[in-house]
Amino acid sequence: MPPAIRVEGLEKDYGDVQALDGLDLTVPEGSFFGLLGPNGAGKTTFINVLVGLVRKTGGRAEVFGNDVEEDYQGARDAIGLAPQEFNVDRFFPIEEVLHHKAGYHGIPEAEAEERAAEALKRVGIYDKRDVRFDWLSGGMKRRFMLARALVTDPDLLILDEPTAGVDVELRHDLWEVITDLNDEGTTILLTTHYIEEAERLCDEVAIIDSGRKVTVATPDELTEKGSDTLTVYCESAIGDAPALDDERIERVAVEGDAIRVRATSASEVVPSVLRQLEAAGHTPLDIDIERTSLEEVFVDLTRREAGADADAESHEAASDSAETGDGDDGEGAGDRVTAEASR
Ligand SMILES: Nc1ncnc2c1ncn2[C@@H]1O[C@H](COP(=O)(O)OP(=O)(O)OP(=O)(O)O)[C@@H](O)[C@H]1O
Repeated sequence: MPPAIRVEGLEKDYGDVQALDGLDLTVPEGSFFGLLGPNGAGKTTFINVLVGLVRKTGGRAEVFGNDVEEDYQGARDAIGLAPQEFNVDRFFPIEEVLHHKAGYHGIPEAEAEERAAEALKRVGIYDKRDVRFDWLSGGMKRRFMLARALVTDPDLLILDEPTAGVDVELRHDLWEVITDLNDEGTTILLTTHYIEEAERLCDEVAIIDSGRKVTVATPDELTEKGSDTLTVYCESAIGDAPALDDERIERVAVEGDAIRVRATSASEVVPSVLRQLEAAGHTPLDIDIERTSLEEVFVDLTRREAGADADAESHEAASDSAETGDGDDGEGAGDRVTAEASR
């Protein structure tokens, strides 16, 4: 079985704007795959190429082995899309909108009715089936967008910020529905700005920026790329920051009786830090370790990409890191500064 999505060297330019710039990405069948990137990174353009709303200007794009242009119908029939925008026919009862959608995909009428009812039940708005889209509340509109994506029983469900602006309860409800779908075998491609959403739901996350892939990893692997902060509380004020000798330590700062140590894996440096503090005459009383969040790593990685691209920005990042990254050895210093700034 080919992967759910395979794109190679994918390009899309809108005049001078290079929205996709040689994107390579593979989404395995059955995965719950997150697509993260700052505004304008090219996420929506990528999705629009897959569903045939936008014509690529270069490269290849396949959905379950169907070329999105040469085998358009095969690719499109495999995808259920819940877009960011509410692009819904507002004048019909929502159940009818679903019948029409199923009809476009060649699903016979009786089956379309069954599927529409099933999709509305699944997202919890079956009792609203006779209501026009316009008359639904904002949360119900979001539920409906998911129902509409599901009515063709897609193998690949693409969700473009499905929980943007919804309350916590609805967000959790939607998470449950899409997690169940994934457990039943549906491949999910999710774009989101909520890092917590990606962390909770996704098996793998791709970070893209300026139309290119920055990295693909599991959420755990990504958070491991960041550095943690170990805080050691001592019996009395520490004075000047002691020189701690350990190559895993990136930075040391002192605040009263607390010493904060930034390290690639803070839990591993605890024994060495405590030993050195005691040797320097301090009495450690308590410790605390704060792990890097996926959000910090995300900001870090995308800024690094932006810094490499834009001359002006790269100068700024370099001067930032020179100012605040004392003790750093050059490479990645600016990244750590960025991660800290995002806290
Ligand atoms: N129809 C269009 N015409 C011209 N430029 C466009 C068009 N659509 C998108 N762009 C540009 O292409 C780039 C990528 O946009 P895209 O909407 O794909 O990013 P995104 O990652 O989905 O952003 P967001 O998170 O804000 O939705 C941006 O610079 C955007 O301004």
